[in-house]
Amino acid sequence: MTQDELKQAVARAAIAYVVDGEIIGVGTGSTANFFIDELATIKDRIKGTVASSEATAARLRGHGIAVYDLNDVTAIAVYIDGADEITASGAMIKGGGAALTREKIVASVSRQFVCIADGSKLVQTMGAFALPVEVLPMARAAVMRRLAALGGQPRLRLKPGTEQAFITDNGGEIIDVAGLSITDPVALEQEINQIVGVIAVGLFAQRGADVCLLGTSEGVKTLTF
Ligand SMILES: O=C[C@H](O)[C@H](O)[C@H](O)COP(=O)(O)O
Repeated sequence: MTQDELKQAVARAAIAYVVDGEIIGVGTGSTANFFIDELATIKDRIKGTVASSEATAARLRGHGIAVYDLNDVTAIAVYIDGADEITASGAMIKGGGAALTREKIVASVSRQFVCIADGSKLVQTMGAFALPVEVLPMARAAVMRRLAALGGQPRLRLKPGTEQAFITDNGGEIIDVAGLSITDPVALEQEINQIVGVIAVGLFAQRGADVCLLGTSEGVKTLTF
């Protein structure tokens, strides 16, 4: 199976976690896009969605699926999203698609977090994927010095094909930190959260996944945490 076929398989399997009549939190990225396309086939069963990015909101609306502002919603039954890396205990690196802050917010108010990922995302120790950190632009250099002091190699994410900083949906910039071996994800998440100027770090460990649907050549494996 190709990686896209594995992503499609987990996206389809995630439909079983959608709660009828409820609001569904929807993630961002290529795997989440497959999920959105699957969700469209049962859109009449749900009340609507909360999106974790402008791109996701546009794709949902393109399918005629209602998208609510988080401020108008009191509960989200389940949040379904991909990951860049996930461990056997459900901690994740996210933010390869720059949506980490809104993803974290929507996940934090959701009753259940279902991660959908192809098998290549399961790792023993996170950090081979550079850790995304969203920052306020004026704090960029100061935060980069602090991240370097933690042992990483921070690099400002650029708009593809340019020398200009990539700007997120929130007006922030992304620093990708390579070279970290993340042995204590909860402690590192707390430490980076405390750096002034950081909007959010793409470590989802304090609130990790509850379930991971992992696409493998033997089928979709369900990991629960
Ligand atoms: O900001 C993006 C998100 O955290 C994505 O969920 C993550 O990057 C995984 O994306 P993909 O499903 O495209 O591998």
